[in-house]
Amino acid sequence: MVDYSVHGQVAVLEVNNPPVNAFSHNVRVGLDRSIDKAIKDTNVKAIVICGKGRTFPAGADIREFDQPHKEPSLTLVFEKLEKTTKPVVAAIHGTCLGGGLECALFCHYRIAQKTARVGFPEVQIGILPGAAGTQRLPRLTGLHVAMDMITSGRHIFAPEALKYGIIDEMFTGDVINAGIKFAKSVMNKPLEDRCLMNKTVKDADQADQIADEFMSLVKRKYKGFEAPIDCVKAVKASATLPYREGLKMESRLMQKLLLSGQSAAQRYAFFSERAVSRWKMPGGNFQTAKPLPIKSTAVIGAGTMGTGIAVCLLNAGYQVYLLEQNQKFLENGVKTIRGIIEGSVRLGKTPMAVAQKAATLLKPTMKYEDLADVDLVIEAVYENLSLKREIFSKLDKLCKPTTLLCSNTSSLDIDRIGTATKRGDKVAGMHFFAPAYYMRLLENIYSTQTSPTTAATIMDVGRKIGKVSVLVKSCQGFLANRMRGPFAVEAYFLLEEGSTPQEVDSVMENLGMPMGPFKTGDLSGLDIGYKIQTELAKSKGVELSVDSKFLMGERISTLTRTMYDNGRLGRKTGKGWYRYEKPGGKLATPDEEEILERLMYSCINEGFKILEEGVAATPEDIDISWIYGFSWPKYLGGPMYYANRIGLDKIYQRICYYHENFPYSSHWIPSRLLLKLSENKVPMSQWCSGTDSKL
Ligand SMILES: CCCCCCCC/C=C\C/C=C/C(=O)SCCNC(=O)CCNC(=O)[C@H](O)C(C)(C)COP(=O)(O)OP(=O)(O)OC[C@H]1O[C@@H](n2cnc3c(N)ncnc32)[C@H](O)[C@@H]1OP(=O)(O)O
Repeated sequence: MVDYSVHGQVAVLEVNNPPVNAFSHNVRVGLDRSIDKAIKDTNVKAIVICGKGRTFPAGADIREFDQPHKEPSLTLVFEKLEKTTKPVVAAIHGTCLGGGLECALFCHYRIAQKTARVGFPEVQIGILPGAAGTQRLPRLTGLHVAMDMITSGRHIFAPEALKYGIIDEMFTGDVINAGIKFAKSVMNKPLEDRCLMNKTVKDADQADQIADEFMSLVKRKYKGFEAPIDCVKAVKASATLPYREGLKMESRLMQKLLLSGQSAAQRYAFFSERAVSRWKMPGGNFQTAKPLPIKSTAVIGAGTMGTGIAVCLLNAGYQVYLLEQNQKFLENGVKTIRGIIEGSVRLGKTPMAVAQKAATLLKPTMKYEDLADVDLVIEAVYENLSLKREIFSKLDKLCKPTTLLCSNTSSLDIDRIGTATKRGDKVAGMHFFAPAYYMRLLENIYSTQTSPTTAATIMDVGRKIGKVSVLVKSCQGFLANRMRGPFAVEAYFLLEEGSTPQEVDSVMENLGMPMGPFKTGDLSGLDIGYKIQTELAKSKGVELSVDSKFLMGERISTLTRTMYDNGRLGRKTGKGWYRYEKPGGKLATPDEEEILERLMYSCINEGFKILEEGVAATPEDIDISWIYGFSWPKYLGGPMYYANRIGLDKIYQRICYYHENFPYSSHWIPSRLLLKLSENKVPMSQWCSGTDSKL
């Protein structure tokens, strides 16, 4: 777990625990023994700590947080480093994160490869840097930088770390050689001044002011999350309390956070995000299918979605043909793309070099023939099946035989789009969420004809453009919108029964969603729901009228049509739900519990049906889709995780209750899978893909 070698007078301790050299129990034991050995060896005059393979240790082993803690603790091991009279050098490459950075902060010196990243991402899994990180980083950087890094969890590259004094030097080339060379250069220098516990925090006199500033920032920016608040408290203690007292405070807050439900949910989300990349579908999976190489791409449609998708592809270095049918739309699209990329450069989110390259990769065109040789086409025109089939048929005839043809449709059947071509195996859905350049979720959809190679390729493209991708089977609405359907419909019904948009929104916002369904509707545009409803009716051969309350025996809301007819389309027309006059309802206003249950339990029920039908392979696919597609708060772990927390039997009973009361809404027909799991009291660890997180 720790490889020990001596090079002249320098002992090298190389942590060897692939893939990320996490400090699991065995590593702590190994490091502890290696430190003792190096200290005892009178020939050794200096010590280098580094990581084998791709990285310096990337932190404590998160999987161990659910198990009883085993000694030695990280702090106990690290303290030996600071106490020794031999200089200790952390030679950093890859990602030096969390407990890894804490280890480096106990060393007397830190050097890093130029491309290395350092950071304290603990806040993202609902805890804080609990091996003295909150007390030691401020002693190096001052409170302001430490507060920023610890409350945001952001990683910084070596040049920025050098600027803040977190590292002493940057190097290029081999880690061990650089570590030994540096260790030799500091071999006989005094060490007192290199021990962080002896230092004071330079801006300690501004502790109150800085802590207040960050407290109000984190309360606003990370509303509902507990860890950022405790991070501020712990970092402030580095300036207001003696070192040992600060450590005690850090430890108390850490224990509290570790035991909180939020941290367990955030750790579940961490592993789920990785689990969804291990996709499977009939005939193949992430291990058996290999992605095809994709270099050039095309996006059809330069509207909001098309331009957003083009930005994602351009930023990742793909050539993009942007196709529109008329010159004005095309010019507007190009202007929008430039605007988004320039804005991102101004905010420091996109490096100038990437933006400059993107400009050369964009090829606006009005000719379909220009798309003949591209490797991947993503169609992003409006939701109309005949139009999409027409486009796919045209593309099929003119594109080279290997070109993959994908649709950004949010609801239309991929099988019916695929049958417009003679290459159904190369047709799939790539459903982006608005704004496409910002939202992290990419919902990839396979039809009955899509090949595993096509699925592997679009999952790979998703990864390369920085999305969290899930793979699901085609069905009405796919995973995300199908599950969101009952949520939206119930919200409308609640209004018809006397609730206000503000009441419904505030219940969901209190749960932790950044916006309730009506504010979200105003943002996305209320015409979308109307068009989906009309298309659905059309596909069933039904003409809806202004007061249609049923579609094929299923209750529908008249409000969708009312809003549309009145031009209340949301933010884009300046009026939507938030300038809507409350219709005079006769029913009593439902209480908050009913709002929450009707919105959440209806879509949780749909989630179980999605699992039952194999549309999504695992609950993690569903939870990750909600986290990254609908900004579901990570600290609740996703709706399926949330359901498990509440208890499947309670959820099942309430679903039965609503089914009895609302027999015309098929989304209340209880899922058979939910019944089976709740009846048999099956723990979630047995119906998820198997994160080790406590479930
Ligand atoms: C009462 C109990 C008392 C307990 C006392 C505990 C005291 C704790 C003391 C100290 C606090 C210190 C806390 C920490 O250090 S928390 C961990 C901080 N570090 C992180 O959060 C880093 C998380 N990892 C990442 O961000 C990335 O993995 C990466 C940037 C390091 C590498 O990214 P990439 O190359 O994209 O690889 P993957 O993300 O796919 O990861 C590969 C593989 O490795 C698993 N993994 C990654 N990090 C960890 C980890 N820290 N612990 C365990 N496993 C980790 C990851 O899950 C992947 O595996 P897979 O899920 O099987 O695919």
